[in-house]
Amino acid sequence: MTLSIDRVSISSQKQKIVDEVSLSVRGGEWYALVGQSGSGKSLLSQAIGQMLPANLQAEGSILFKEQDLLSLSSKQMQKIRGKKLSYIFQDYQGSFTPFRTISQHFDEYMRTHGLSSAKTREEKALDALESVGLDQALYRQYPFQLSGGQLQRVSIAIALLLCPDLVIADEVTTALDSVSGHRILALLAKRQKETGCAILFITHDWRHVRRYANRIAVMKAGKIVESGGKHRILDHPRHEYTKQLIQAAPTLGQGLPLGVKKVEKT
Ligand SMILES: Nc1ncnc2c1ncn2[C@@H]1O[C@H](COP(=O)(O)OP(=O)(O)OP(=O)(O)O)[C@@H](O)[C@H]1O
Repeated sequence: MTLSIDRVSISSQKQKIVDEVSLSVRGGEWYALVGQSGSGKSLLSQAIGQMLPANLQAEGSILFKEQDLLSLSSKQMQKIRGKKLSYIFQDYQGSFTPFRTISQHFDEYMRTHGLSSAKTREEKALDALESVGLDQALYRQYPFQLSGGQLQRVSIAIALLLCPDLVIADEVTTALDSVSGHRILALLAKRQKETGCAILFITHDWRHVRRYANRIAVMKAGKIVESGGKHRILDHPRHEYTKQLIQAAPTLGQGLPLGVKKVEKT
């Protein structure tokens, strides 16, 4: 097992936001976490890398390759984050510093993780750009010179650069148009095959779940209401909330969200 989350709760001073959630991600699988907005998916994923906002506390256990991440110091966690466990975010713009070139982003990432030879760092970065279908000419450019899709490709290249065991992908297609979004996921799937990493994939889009996930967990109001293999969940959902979500996905279920009337074509 790559990741075992066991009875993890996340709370602020005022309230419990994530309530005793358990799930496990196996080596090399694509695990989708779906559910209503505000159900706690992003916070749960942030807790894995000790990236929660300072006002929130996590308790329970998060075993990653047999190490309890919640018990690590921030220095120990820094060594794991980026190297064995990496993130790709929806807000790819925010992942880049505007006045640093793409090469400087790659370079800093690798220096942080101890690759001391400048030549090796450059070779690795250029290979990584190629692996995500980008022209090596982009290496010397600034983030603003790249399109959203290109930047998200660079994010994937960086996230997978050091062959992590787990990649956490949080709504990575939301800021892209639908064609670019599909291309990005096809690319992520290709890179997953090549590197063998597991992916924890947070999404609202059931089309992506159907196409890529192996297993699914459905979250509602801070709890997992149902989890299981993709086909079991999609074809035989047990929980009323899962049924509603699938029904509400126009390309998967038969109809529109409950209470939404069909518009007749004129
Ligand atoms: N720093 C914080 N302090 C207090 N509450 C917070 C904080 N950050 C997020 N929340 C609340 O926690 C809840 C869960 O947020 P989270 O971002 O994990 O939801 P989500 O399921 O990822 O939603 P979405 O699908 O819209 O991204 C939300 O109600 C959010 O407002």
